[in-house]
Amino acid sequence: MRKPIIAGNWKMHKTINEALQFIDEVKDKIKNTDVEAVICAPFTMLYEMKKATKGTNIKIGAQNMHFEESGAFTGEVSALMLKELEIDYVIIGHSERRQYFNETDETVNKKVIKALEHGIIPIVCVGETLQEREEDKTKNVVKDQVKAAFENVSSEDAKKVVIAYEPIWAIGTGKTASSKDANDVISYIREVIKDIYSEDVSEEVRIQYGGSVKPSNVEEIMNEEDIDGALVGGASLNPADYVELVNF
Ligand SMILES: O=C(CO)COP(=O)(O)O
Repeated sequence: MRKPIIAGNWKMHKTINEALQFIDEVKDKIKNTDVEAVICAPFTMLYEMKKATKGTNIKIGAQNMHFEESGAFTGEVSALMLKELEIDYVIIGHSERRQYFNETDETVNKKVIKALEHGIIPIVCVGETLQEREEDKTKNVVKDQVKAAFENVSSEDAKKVVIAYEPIWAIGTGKTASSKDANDVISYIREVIKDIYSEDVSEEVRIQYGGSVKPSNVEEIMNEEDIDGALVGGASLNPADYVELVNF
């Protein structure tokens, strides 16, 4: 059985004080959930958030990292630095990073390998643009992204990876893929993984849906057979909504 995983992606929002207040507000309200509850926050607040979530069931993730161990990469943060903070997850290849920060399938793959090397679970984002969807290219696009992400990743490591299928046209737009459409693409992603490894691996990899997930649609999405979780932007910033999402 794959454990459901609901992760907030705070993007470039909140100060340390706001983050600590958020944790204070949600921690007791989600303590009985069977869902893995994650918050992926900006680098500056990770240390304080790790301290504040000690003894709770909230896991903390970063939103990016560099693929090199260390070096002359001004402004970057390494996997080792995240590991030092005991960070559990790291989002890799979010579409905003692919669009604005030159993230490519190749850098995504290098980051996935480096994160796994340090015991941090990558949440790998894939998804098509509106144009690609309209041209019926969705499956080809996600297939290429998934295959590239898993290149040179052992089957043992592959089982730990989380994939987030986030159609770009559904991010922050209020538009969601229908839960059936999302499940269709996600079950296809599982087939792609099965092709790379064996059935065994594809049955263990957790695959989330992302794109305008909110308390009112999370249950329908989570009821789909192949969808194991959600990666949530906007709605995860609000403590009451986050609690509802995790307790869907
Ligand atoms: O990009 C997303 C999560 O990574 C989705 O963002 P929204 O939930 O705001 O659409």
